[in-house]
Amino acid sequence: MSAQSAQPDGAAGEVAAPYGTGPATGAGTSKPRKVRIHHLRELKDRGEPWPMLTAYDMYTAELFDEAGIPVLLVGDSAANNVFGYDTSLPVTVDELLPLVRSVTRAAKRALVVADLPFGSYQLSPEQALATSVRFMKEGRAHAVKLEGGHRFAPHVEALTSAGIPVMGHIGFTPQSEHNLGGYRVQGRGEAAEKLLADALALQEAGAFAVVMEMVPAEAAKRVTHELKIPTVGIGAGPDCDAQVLVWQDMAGLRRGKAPRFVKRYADVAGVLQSAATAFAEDVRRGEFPAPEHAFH
Ligand SMILES: Nc1nc(=O)c2c([nH]1)NC[C@@H]1CN(c3ccc(C(=O)N[C@@H](CCC(=O)O)C(=O)O)cc3)CN21
Ligand SMILES: CC(C)C(=O)C(=O)O
Ligand SMILES: [Mg+2]
Repeated sequence: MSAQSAQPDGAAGEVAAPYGTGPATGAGTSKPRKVRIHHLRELKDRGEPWPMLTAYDMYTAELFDEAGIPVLLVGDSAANNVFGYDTSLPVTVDELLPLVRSVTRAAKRALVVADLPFGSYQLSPEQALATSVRFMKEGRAHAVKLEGGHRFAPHVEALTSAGIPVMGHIGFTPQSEHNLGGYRVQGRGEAAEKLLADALALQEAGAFAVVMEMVPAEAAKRVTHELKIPTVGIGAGPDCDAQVLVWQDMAGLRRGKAPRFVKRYADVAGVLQSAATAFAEDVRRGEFPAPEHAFH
């Protein structure tokens, strides 16, 4: 994954083309080439793994976009990582919509996926469509994501028929944590067959990709092999077509014990903590503001 990380801007000011789908936007124009769902399928066919990160605001969206992350997910995990709820269940469409809007405003190339929150799509395909239309229209999302397997095939079909690209999500689905008995690996043993059947049903219904969360690497490998559409793993081993992490886990903003599937690439918590501490000390010592920070 790291081997193919893209440099956003070449010396010529041209946007690099990490998705390898023909020439980048011609020299002379600075309009970035947008990631499309067929690019992701092409990466799968070429065996090139691609990264996905969550983003919930403008600055992170801009930075991750420039870092060459082709897909940004405005996760319902904003519940935990923005709003401070203890599970992802309480977050609402009205809370998530402004986050989606700020991410789509800031990302120039990335495909932005809006995660449908608990209760906003399960009732019926009609409800799923009404909610997704809000994320597309008001949030300017490019796609939506929902949790669940074959039982949600009608929902996925309703959305794709309406022109809305859908990403599925199977394995451990946090919105069902009370039903699944907590944060537990799914798809062990017999359940591997159900995982595959769910993935195939989502593909058949028109999903353009499927997230697999906390499933055995062997099961994820098999599903990835059987599907034509890309699989996106989180705690699903190295053989998925793509890998996703929550950005505060990836960058070390969230403290405390991280799930096993997390790799921490920075200590953002430490950086912010020491910046705030240094600022506080400066103010208390009367060293900020200095003459150059004041107007006369
Ligand atoms: N910051 C953050 N990262 C996530 O990956 C994430 C969220 N929030 N919020 C929504 C869901 C919840 N997820 C979670 C949360 C916790 C574990 C966890 O504690 N896993 C442990 C126990 C696994 C086990 O017992 O089998 C682990 O070590 O992986 C896993 C997934 C994934 N999502
Ligand atoms: C972890 C990813 C896949 C997610 O659904 C979220 O962040 O809400
Ligand atoms: Mg989610």
